[in-house]
Amino acid sequence: MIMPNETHDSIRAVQWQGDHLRLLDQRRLPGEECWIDCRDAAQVTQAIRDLAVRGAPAIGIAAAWGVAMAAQQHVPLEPVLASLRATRPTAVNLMWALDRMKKRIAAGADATALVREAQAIQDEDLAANRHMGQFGASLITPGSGVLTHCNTGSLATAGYGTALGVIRAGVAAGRIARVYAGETRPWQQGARLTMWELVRDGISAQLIADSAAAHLMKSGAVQWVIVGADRIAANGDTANKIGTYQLAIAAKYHGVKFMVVAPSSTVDMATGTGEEIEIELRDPAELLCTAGRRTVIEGAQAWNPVFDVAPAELIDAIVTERGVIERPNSIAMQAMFGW
Ligand SMILES: CSC[C@@H](O)[C@H](O)C(=O)COP(=O)(O)O
Repeated sequence: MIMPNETHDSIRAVQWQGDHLRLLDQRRLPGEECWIDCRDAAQVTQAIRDLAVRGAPAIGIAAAWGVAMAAQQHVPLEPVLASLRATRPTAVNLMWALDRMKKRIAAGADATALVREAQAIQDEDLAANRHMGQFGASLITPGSGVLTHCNTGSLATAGYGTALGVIRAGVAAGRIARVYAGETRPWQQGARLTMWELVRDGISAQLIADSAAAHLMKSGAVQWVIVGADRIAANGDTANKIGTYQLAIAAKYHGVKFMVVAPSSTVDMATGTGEEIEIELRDPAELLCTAGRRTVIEGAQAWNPVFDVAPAELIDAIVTERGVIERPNSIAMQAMFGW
């Protein structure tokens, strides 16, 4: 049985400093722990676009702080909202947080009130993660092995994490006996960030190449695949980091259960199905280069979609802070998230 040490969840990658935003630069991990001080909304916008801060809830929180900072600096807010919104298209937490700030602005909120709103968005995310940890862990039979994908921990959220929060809670409760993390090509959030968080927590885990996942499932070592989400459509279809779809297919084939863990800010009831979710395409250089060095022959091209959609029929459970939806579909989603 793996035993965690006492240092769970000590990372806070998005930190408001009263007049500016401090971000742990995730591009430099695990080699270096560097902090970026964003002193205006344009710097926050750039940090989101360039993946210095990443993960669906974390980018929503950072964007909210960008708006609050602009208000403190008496900057016109409409262009700030628009440029933050245009940074990344798939994770709906970004639009959700900006819409929440916009509503407060429309209601006449001043800079102090907008700072309070951004703080509330951050605090609520942390609280949601702790609830999801308990809900998700309760689904796991003691002695199970789990496989996760991408990074969904403290770095990607206000703290504790979504899928990684369930793993933290499941390990602490003695339910999880084995943890595996896929490396998550091309950016390697699993290898560089998830393993960093797990090692810091003293949770023993094994990294696998993304291409080893089906073989791992066949071995019987994992009973659950546990992932986060960037957008959950009204029928339960879930957009998440590229590679999630093939994990869901392989899990179904091998009788391994598939859990999606995300706060309700990731649920987009205005988007009917996964077909309507815009998938972010990023620079082919992320595939053609490794650590800034070209590793593929000059002249070669690449296609680099960074999210995909796992259809609801391949998902056994969607866990949010409101509770668990087993075998998600439109009716169950409407009952929990309809308005
Ligand atoms: C906790 S956010 C959901 C994650 O699984 C996820 O896909 C993610 O970290 C987002 O990817 P990224 O492109 O690094 O911002």
